[in-house]
Amino acid sequence: MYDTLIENIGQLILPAEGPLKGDAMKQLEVKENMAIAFEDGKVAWIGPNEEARKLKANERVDAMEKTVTPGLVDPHTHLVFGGSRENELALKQAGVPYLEILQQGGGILSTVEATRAESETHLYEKAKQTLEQMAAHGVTTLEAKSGYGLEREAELKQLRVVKRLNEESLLDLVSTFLGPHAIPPEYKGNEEAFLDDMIRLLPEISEEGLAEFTDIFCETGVFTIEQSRRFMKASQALGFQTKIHADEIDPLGGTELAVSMGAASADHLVAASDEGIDRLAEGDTVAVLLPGTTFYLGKDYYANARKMIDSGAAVALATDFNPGSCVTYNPQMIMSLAALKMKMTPEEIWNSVTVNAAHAIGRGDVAGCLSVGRKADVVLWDVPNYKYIPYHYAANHAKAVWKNGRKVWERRGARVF
Ligand SMILES: O=C(O)CC1=NCN=C1
Ligand SMILES: [Zn+2]
Repeated sequence: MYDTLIENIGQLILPAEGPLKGDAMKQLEVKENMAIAFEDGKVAWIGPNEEARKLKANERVDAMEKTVTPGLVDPHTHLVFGGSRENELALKQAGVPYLEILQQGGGILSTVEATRAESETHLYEKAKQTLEQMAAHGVTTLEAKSGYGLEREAELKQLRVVKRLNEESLLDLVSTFLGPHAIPPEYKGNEEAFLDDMIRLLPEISEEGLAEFTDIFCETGVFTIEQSRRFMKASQALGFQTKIHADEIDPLGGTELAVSMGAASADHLVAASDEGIDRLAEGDTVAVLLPGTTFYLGKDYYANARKMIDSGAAVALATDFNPGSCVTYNPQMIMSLAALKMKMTPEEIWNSVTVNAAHAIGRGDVAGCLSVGRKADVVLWDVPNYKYIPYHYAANHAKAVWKNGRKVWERRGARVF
């Protein structure tokens, strides 16, 4: 007797084990007229729909010929923060560059002020509501960064919120320490001393189990290549895996640095050089692309996903959900931007929001794929096929979402008739 049986599935999407690089990203197993069963939180059976009729289950779900996929993985979010930055929209509309807003003490630094002032409980309650929205959009595993504290207590506060959310919610969260996210006003002109202070936090963060990854914003006016290298080396020496916000706005060469350091991922890469893209193909660093940020900042040049995939890199997609440069937690919108602005195919897109996204946060063995024995992290979409979501943008197509076999979201129809 299975716990749950989803039958009459029009298309069941089964990404291959990854990480998928280059041409392998073009492959996507799509099985028609299928069924899938869960037991004790795991996938227990996958088979043709006509065989499902003979099976017994406590809960039978009629997929009504719609599409079923693995739960989405969001490998790059700034989930925990205080305040909001809608007041910056007018500056952006007036064409004030992102880095200029930051230099003026706004941007990240205004979120830092709000986050330092917010209690851990309020940060938790706010992030909890966001988590519920993410699940409602099909996300079952996600990464969550600190980076709005820029000093010991506030950084630990954010990381403790992520740890508590991971322990208390049904979703799986992966924690990243992004202490070097910006230079706080009190360290202006004294970046090296600030970086020393952030490095000094690493042993405590490791001992308290507050993060698996570290991350640094390698960008003009923030941290240089050499400072990023120093921080990544110190992180790896203490057993952290590393990530880097690289080549988001200026081509500093963060992509090349990420590959040379064996980083788990290099994120943004809008300004990645041809050399950097070639290096991605050689290494295991996953290129995490964030087209929502490019869209939101009003840029007309997106990361060159086509060249990255065609050169043999492993590409993943993420929302970059944050209060200033990408205020969305809807990965489905990111899938549409990947299609419309980066010319990624539906097969590449689905691999980028499942298996490759899972590998970018060290969860390739437990998230992003569906097979017997794996977690029953599953989404039933109200769409006829896997190509439909990138095509129909800005909506939420999730009809039901299961995490470890437990239903965490079910869309109730509107009452307009
Ligand atoms: O602006 C923010 O709050 C998030 C961000 N960090 C680096 N790029 C964007
Ligand atoms: Zn980011």
